Amino acid sequence: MALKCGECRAECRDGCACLVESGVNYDSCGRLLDEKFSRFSSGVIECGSECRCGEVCGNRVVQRGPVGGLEVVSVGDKGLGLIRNQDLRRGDFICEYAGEVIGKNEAKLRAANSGDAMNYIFVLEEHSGEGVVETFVDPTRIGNIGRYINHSCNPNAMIVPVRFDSLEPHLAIFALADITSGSEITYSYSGGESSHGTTPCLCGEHNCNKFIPFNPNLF
Ligand SMILES: C[S@@+](CC[C@H](N)C(=O)[O-])C[C@H]1O[C@@H](n2cnc3c(N)ncnc32)[C@H](O)[C@@H]1O
Repeated sequence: MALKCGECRAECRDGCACLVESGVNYDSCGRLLDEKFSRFSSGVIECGSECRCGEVCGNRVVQRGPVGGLEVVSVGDKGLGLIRNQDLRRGDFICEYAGEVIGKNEAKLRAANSGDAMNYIFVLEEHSGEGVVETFVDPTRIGNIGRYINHSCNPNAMIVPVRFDSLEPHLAIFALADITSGSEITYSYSGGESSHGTTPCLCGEHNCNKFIPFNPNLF
C-alpha cells in the first residue's frame, strides 16, 4: 500500500544493492528527484523482489502502477490525448509507456509497414560505457493508456527508464512540471537521436519545430 505524502516510510537498509547502484531516486512524497530527469543521470533502479524492504519502501513507485484519475479525451486534430482529473506535481509518476519490447529489425519492419496509421514505436536511447543501447517499445498491439500521450515541443512530462527485477527498462512517464487538472499531458517524442518528420506538429507552443520528431534509426 502506498503511503500518503509526508508519512513516514520504511527506508531500505544501508547497503541495498539497488540504492548503491542508482542512488536515492524519490523524495519522501514518492516524487522523482530533479537530477533523475537528466540524461546524464545514473538511472533509476527500484527495489525488486530480492530486496528485503517490503511494500512500503519509498524506492518502489513505478511498480505500483499508474496514478489514478487519468482520462483519454479528444484533443482536436491530434486525435486522442491524455489528461488527469486532478493536479500533478513535478516528479509525480503518471504511467508507463507500456508495449511489446521488440528488436531493431522488427521495429524497422513494423514502422515501414505502418503506412498512414499512427506510429507508436518509441526508441529509448541510453548511453553507457559501451556506446548507445537502444530499446524499441511498440504499444500498438499490447499497450496501455500511455500510448495516448501526444508530442509537444514544450512538454510537461518526460520518459525516464526505470528498472526493477530485470535489466529491461520500463519507460516511466513523470511530470516534468506542475500540471493542472484537465491540462493535456505531453512529452517530447525526440527521446534521443531525432529528425523532423513530415507530420505537422500541432502542439501550439511558442518554440514549436513545426513537425513531429521521429527517430531515424527506425527507417
Ligand atoms: C502515440 S500516438 C498519440 C495518441 C494519438 N493522438 C491517438 O489518437 O491515438 C502518436 C500519434 O499522435 C499524433 N500526434 C501526437 N502528437 C502530435 C502533435 N503534437 N501534433 C500532431 N499530431 C500529433 C500523430 O498522429 C502521432 O503519430
